Amino acid sequence: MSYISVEHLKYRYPNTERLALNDLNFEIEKGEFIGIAGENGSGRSTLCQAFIGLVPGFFKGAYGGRVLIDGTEAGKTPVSRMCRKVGLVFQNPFNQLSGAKETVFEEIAFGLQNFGVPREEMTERVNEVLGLLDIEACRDQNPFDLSGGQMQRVALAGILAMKPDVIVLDEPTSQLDPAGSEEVFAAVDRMTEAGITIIMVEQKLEKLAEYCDRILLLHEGRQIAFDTPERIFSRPDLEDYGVKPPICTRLCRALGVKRADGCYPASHEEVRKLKTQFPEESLFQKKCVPDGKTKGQEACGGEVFQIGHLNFRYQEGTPVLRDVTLSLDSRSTAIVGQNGAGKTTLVKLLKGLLKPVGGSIWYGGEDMAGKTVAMLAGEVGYVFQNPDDQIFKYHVLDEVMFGPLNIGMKKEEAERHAREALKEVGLENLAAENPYDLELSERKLVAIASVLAMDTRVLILDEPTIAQDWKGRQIIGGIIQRLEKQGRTVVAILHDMDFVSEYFRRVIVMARGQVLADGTREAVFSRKEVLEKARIEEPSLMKLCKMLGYEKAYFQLKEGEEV
Ligand SMILES: Nc1ncnc2c1ncn2[C@@H]1O[C@H](COP(=O)(O)OP(=O)(O)OP(=O)(O)O)[C@@H](O)[C@H]1O
Repeated sequence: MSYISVEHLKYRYPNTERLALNDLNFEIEKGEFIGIAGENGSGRSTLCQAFIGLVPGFFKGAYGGRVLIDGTEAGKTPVSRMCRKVGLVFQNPFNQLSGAKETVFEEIAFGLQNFGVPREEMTERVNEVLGLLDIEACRDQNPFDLSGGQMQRVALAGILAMKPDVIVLDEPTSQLDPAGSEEVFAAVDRMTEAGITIIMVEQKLEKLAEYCDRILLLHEGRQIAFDTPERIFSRPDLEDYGVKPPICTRLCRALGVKRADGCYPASHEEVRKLKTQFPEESLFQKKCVPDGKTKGQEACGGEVFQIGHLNFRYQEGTPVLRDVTLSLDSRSTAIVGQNGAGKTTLVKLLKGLLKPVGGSIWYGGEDMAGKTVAMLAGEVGYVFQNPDDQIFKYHVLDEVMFGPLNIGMKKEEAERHAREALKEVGLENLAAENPYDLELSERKLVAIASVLAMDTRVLILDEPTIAQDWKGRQIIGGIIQRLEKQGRTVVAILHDMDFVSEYFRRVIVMARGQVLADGTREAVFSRKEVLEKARIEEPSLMKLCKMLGYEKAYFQLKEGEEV
């Protein structure tokens, strides 16, 4: 019998009609690295909860079939016992933190303390994961004073320190800088060598393909396939299930480059092996939007923000922003860079939620020092990194209407704006729902809609693509393009370089509280030393083309029939 076996697993949440999991059947061997792919709502997070028994133990509802882990039946074993065997890293790291501990060190040690691990061993294990996830510097900080990415690392560290036999990770790298994300994949992959089984939900399909043994493809709670990454991503019907193959698979499909078994490559390594099959650059160019001449270096629409010698710190002696000088106009602008670089801090200053310690910020020709958050509310919209920091109403429509009402719109007008915004993010059918009953991806879209409904001149999006599938990313990309066309200013913080290269005209790179680079995607992504310092990477297509020896930089693939 296999180490993990899932037999006829069915599950329905209380007070719902649809099966969230519908007759799943598969087996996993000890030490395998399994990826789970599917669109939002396909059952991925529910399945993660079923491995540890939270489904049905905590959520209740109707449950059938069984999940056996090394002979223990997850659905019938108390979660307190299951968690000795299975560690679950939640989708939203905020939900993972205990709230009972005042330092990062104590937070990571919390689980080990509960297991009664001796003090010396506990300290050793905590130090080990602090190093592994590069958060030693945060050791004495309060977990709730961390940046989003640092918090995600702490949540992950708490589970890795417990060394369970099975680690289930629900989008564990969504808020990590690209280098950090790579480190997490490599670290959990190393754990499989010690016989630890890894099950990971991820939107980064290229990384899944690189590291996973097999991928489980879910759609509407049903199991569509459980197979190797190449076979899954070569399926002609993949997009019918709301999943877009990774860029390297799409590139190979567009150029008709196949492996000996007839599948398209799914990882950069595979592409490298088939390098000789790729066409010359002149032929390849037919498949790509030509490089280079992206309009955008020049400023446009006049200055919106003028930031001069800006300094900020939360605590005496720990500078967070250091002498930042920038101006922002109506070009769509992505701010990228390492976790903890000060990106969120910078945009909170632009929104007026924080006040500079030194230097100045001018908005629309006026010094912001004299403005309150209320005065700026109708001008500058800000979507928080964690939607749960923003949402507070019990109905989606009320939540989205709150902003418009707050800036003085009449009820009918506010409702019209709110419904239009909900339609734009694809949630018009959820207007009467309680936002807390929605998935994280939907809550993020509610938060975006509630700011869109205010029709502000500036829209600041803090990591808008967190938890979004391909469809969600397209919706958000479309909003960015629409606002830019209308001459609005969109500023977004992002860790997804493919999304950045597809939708943003200007890229600002930050590291350690400073701006390292500022320019078009071509200019910024060609500066290797900047990418390294800021722990970011080139967009996938650009990296692939370089590997294939093409001279120019390409950022977008024209898809369709093969060459
Ligand atoms: N409320 C706070 N109190 C003390 N320090 C804080 C607080 N919020 C953030 N910090 C620290 O300020 C630094 C910058 O954090 P910020 O959230 O601006 O980074 P970021 O670039 O947005 O990171 P990420 O990519 O991880 O979201 C980090 O070192 C963080 O630990």
